Amino acid sequence: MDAVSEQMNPQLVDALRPVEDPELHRSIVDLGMLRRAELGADGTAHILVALTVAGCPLRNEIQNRVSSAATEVDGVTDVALEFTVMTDDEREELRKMLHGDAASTAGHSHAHGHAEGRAIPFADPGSKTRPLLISSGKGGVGKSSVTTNLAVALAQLGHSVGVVDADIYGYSIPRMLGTDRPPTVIDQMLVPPEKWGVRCISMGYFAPPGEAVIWRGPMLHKALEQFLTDVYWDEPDFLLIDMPPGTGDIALSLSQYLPRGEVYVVTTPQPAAQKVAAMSAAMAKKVNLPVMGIIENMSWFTGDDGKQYELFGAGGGQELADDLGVPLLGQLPLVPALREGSDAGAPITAVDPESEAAQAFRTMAQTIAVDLQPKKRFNAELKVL
Ligand SMILES: Nc1ncnc2c1ncn2[C@@H]1O[C@H](COP(=O)(O)OP(=O)(O)OP(=O)(O)O)[C@@H](O)[C@H]1O
Repeated sequence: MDAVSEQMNPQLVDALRPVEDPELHRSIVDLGMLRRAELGADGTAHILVALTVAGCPLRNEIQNRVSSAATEVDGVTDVALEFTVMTDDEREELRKMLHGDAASTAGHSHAHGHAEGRAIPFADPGSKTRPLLISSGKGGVGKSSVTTNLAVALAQLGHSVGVVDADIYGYSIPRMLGTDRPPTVIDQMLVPPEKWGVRCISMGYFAPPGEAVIWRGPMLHKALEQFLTDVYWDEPDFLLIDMPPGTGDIALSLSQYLPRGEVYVVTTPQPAAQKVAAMSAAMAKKVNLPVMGIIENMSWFTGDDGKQYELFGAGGGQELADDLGVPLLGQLPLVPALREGSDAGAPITAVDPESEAAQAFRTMAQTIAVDLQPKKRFNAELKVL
């Protein structure tokens, strides 16, 4: 879908080709967004860009990117940039180009497909995405904070990262990440908002503000399935799932949708919490997903005197890890800045990368990305000749 016509100024088009749509991460030329690029005799570049949707929240960003790229071209003294909006047909074309046709993937791949929709891409054995299911036995242990900061830490290591906020009873990821803007909808394809290099989709975007939503079982499963199929994730390296607290049948659905999922259990250090967390590990086992590691949160508080106070006891994370025969990936301190950052949409990993907590998140991200990388399966039929 390259809408570059012959009347376009080739130098301008070349200069604008590297300009990417900030949400779709593709060249605006390849996306068919560049509609006119002419250079007037007076040195004015006349540019027309078609936005994907009316009221595009990133219009200013696109304007800045296009203007500064056009200004670089020899002979351009001024840029006259205008916007139009794609038609429904053009949006449909764009969606097909980026996301394929639902009918073409429904129900006939190894992936979990269903009659009327598209197959879940992450269930495909060829998918490069590692789904990381972040779970905890009960609420309030910091599961969402860990999901958010771990996602940012993975992005800082250069990985492409998405987060699915499946914690329908306490969807907090948009607030913690600072992605309050709802997804852009292009012909029923949801383009997730992005911040700190992390894309995010949440039940929170679809719940009326201030109203508690009662999610009935089937609705919940449908919503979750749509988060995996109708969202333009663009094959991220990691897809983190903030699981609802407790055990429950969401885990069962997710294990079907994400058969290659890896479970990471967040716990606090006291033995009672560890018992509850062990239940979520038992659930993972029941649905055949491997627990890959334990993350201990709120392990200690460092006082003004420099001493570490173990407010919630000690050793719970290590004990659980030993019981399950998996590594304790890290221990996170209790720090007010972590909570403040979460409340303000400024994750500590992003805004204070040298802090003790941020460093711990970075180490965990590295361990997950490198040491816990799934091993390539040995195929006995392959022989080296
Ligand atoms: N290490 C920490 N230091 C300070 N505050 C923390 C820490 N971890 C989490 N918190 C705070 O504790 C509260 C609960 O954390 P969070 O929402 O991440 O937990 P959760 O397990 O996801 O809970 P829920 O399931 O209820 O959403 C939040 O206010 C968060 O900012």
